[in-house]
Amino acid sequence: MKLVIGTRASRLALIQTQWVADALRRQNPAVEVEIKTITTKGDRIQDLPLDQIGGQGIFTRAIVAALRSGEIDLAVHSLKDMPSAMEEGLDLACVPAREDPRDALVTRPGIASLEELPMGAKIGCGSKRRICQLLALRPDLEIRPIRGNVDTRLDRIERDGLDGTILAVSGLKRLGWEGHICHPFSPDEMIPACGQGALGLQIRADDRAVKAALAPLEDPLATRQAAAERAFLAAAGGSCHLPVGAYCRVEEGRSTLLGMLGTEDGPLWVEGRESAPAGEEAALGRRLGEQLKAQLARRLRETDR
Ligand SMILES: NCc1[nH]cc(CCC(=O)O)c1CC(=O)O
Repeated sequence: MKLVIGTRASRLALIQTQWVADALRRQNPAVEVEIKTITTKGDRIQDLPLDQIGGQGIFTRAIVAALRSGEIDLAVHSLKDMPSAMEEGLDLACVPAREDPRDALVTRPGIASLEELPMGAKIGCGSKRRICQLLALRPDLEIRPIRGNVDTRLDRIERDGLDGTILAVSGLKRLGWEGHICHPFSPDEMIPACGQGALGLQIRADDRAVKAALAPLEDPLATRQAAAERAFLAAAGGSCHLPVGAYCRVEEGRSTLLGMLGTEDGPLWVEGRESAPAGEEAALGRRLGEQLKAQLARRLRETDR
C-alpha cells in the first residue's frame, strides 16, 4: 500500500510529518510512504498579523483541498491549527501521543525567570490568548506584535530588541530549542491552545484503508484530551480571532477541563474549570464552552451598563 502524506513546508511541519511517517513504517512495513509539501496562505503571507489575513484554517485550507482531490491521502496538522468543525467529507483519523502542551517564556540572555523580566519588559506576542493571560500575571509588560515560524521568532528577540517571546514547548522541543526555555507556564498560569502539542491526522472520511493503517498510532489519553478541548472550542465559538484556550487533565476515571474565553478586542476574558467521568470528554468540553460563552456575554452586558 502506498500512502502520500501532505504537510506544510516549515521545518516544524516537516519534523512532525517525518515523525508520523517513521511511526507508520514501524507499525506497518508494508506501507510505502511519500511526503509532499504544500504551501498555504498562512505560509505565503508573513508580514500581516494573523487576524488581518482572515478566515479560519489559513494554514490548513490548501492541504485540505489536496486531500479532497486525492493528491494526498493523509494530512499531518498541528491539532491546534485545525478549525473545530471538520471540513465536509474529511475526518480526524486519530490523535497520536501528545508532546508537552504548555506555553513557555523564552527570553534574551541575562533573564533567567519570569520574575527577572524588568518592569515594562518588551514581549513579542501575537496570540490574544497568550497576551490576556500574560498580562494577568504581569500587567506591566509591553506587548509587541510578532509573527513567523518558531525559528524566525527566536531570531527576532535579538533583532527587534525584545526581552522575550512566548512559544509552545512542543514546537521548541521538536525543533531542538528546548534549551531556550526560560519559564514553562503551568496550564493553571496559562491555559494552552486547544490541542496544543498534539498532531491531527486528517484523512478522507470514506478512506477505510488509510484509517486502518493509522489506527496503531492512536493515543487513548491524547484522544480524550483532544475530544474535550475541541468540543470546548466548538461550543465557545472560538476561532483565531478570539482569545480561547482549553486544557484537559486526564486522571484515573476522571477528566478535568480548564478553559478560557475572551472578546476579540479585549480586555475582558473569563476562565473556568469543570470535570466529568472518563469517557464523557466531548460533553465536558461542550458544557464548559457553553458556560464560559454565556458568562462572557453576561460580563459584557454588565460593562455596557
Ligand atoms: N500557531 C503556530 C503554531 N502551530 C503549532 C505550533 C507548535 C505547537 C504545537 O505543537 O501545537 C505553533 C508554534 C507556537 O505556537 O509556538
